[in-house]
Amino acid sequence: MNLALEAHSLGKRYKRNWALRDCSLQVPAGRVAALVGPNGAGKSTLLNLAVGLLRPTEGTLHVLGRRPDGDRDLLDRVGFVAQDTPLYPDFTVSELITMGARLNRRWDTPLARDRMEQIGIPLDRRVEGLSGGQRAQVALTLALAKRPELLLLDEPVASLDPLARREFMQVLMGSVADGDTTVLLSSHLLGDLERVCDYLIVLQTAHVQLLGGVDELVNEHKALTGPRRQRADVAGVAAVIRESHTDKQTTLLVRTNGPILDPAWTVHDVTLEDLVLAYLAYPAPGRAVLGVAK
Ligand SMILES: Nc1ncnc2c1ncn2[C@@H]1O[C@H](COP(=O)(O)OP(=O)(O)OP(=O)(O)O)[C@@H](O)[C@H]1O
Repeated sequence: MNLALEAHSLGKRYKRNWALRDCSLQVPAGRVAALVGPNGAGKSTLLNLAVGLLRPTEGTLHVLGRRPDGDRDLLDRVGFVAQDTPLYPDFTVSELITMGARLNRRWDTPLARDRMEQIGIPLDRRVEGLSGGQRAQVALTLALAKRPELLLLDEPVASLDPLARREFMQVLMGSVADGDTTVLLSSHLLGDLERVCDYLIVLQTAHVQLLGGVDELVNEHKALTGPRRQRADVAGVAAVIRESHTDKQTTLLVRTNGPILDPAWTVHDVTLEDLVLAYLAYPAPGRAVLGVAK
């Protein structure tokens, strides 16, 4: 499999605190991958490691088959928008586009100019005169104009209004539709991710909690409802990820390893959001909770 990003036992420590630990993951080329996790889980750390802004404390990381630290050829092929979308405040939008053209080998000036016009950002406006959302749009446009093989976006739509978010996600989908671009984007907006992402990485307290293709993961997990149960094994259930009870009823979100045929349980499909929320509440990574709890 062609991998855009591959980490083995990757770790990053700040003084005594591990921001990322024992992190092994792959992002296959051509995927649009969601990087999800609570505040402080290590998402920005992973993205900053991927562009060489941070060095690993332990383990290895390969981006487009190469180690990111200081590799300028590699950086030419990677687009990155950091969480705070840093841009030179004194530059006009037009000057930023010109700078992009001078600094990048594969630069698409018409794309940048057309997109600015489409979203109503004047080319002669200085960055310092733009709103937070407009700055985010400019940063995203510059990243797209780079025509990168790998696009890394750290919470790209957090400051956009709902319409702008939807439009940006559509543009993102359009620009990766040829399958030549891999996208890894972190976000807390699960509804947006569900529409565009086909690969999922859930980080929780510096560790990888869940990883895989969205369709496979969604198919593999089910919600079960049935009469309130004592702890018992259910054929077809590999792990219970989340459980809740009322006086009469038990609801489970489970990882399956076969069909669930027990007529005591009603089986429902889950959404990406159900899955992410269940795994974020799941115990520490690797500690599978098997069987049906009381
Ligand atoms: N420069 C730093 N010095 C010390 N600790 C840091 C530094 N940067 C991040 N951390 C710590 O590393 C951990 C991971 O932070 P990171 O920014 O990667 O999380 P995140 O998942 O991106 O969070 P958020 O969703 O809030 O943006 C946190 O505990 C954070 O406090």
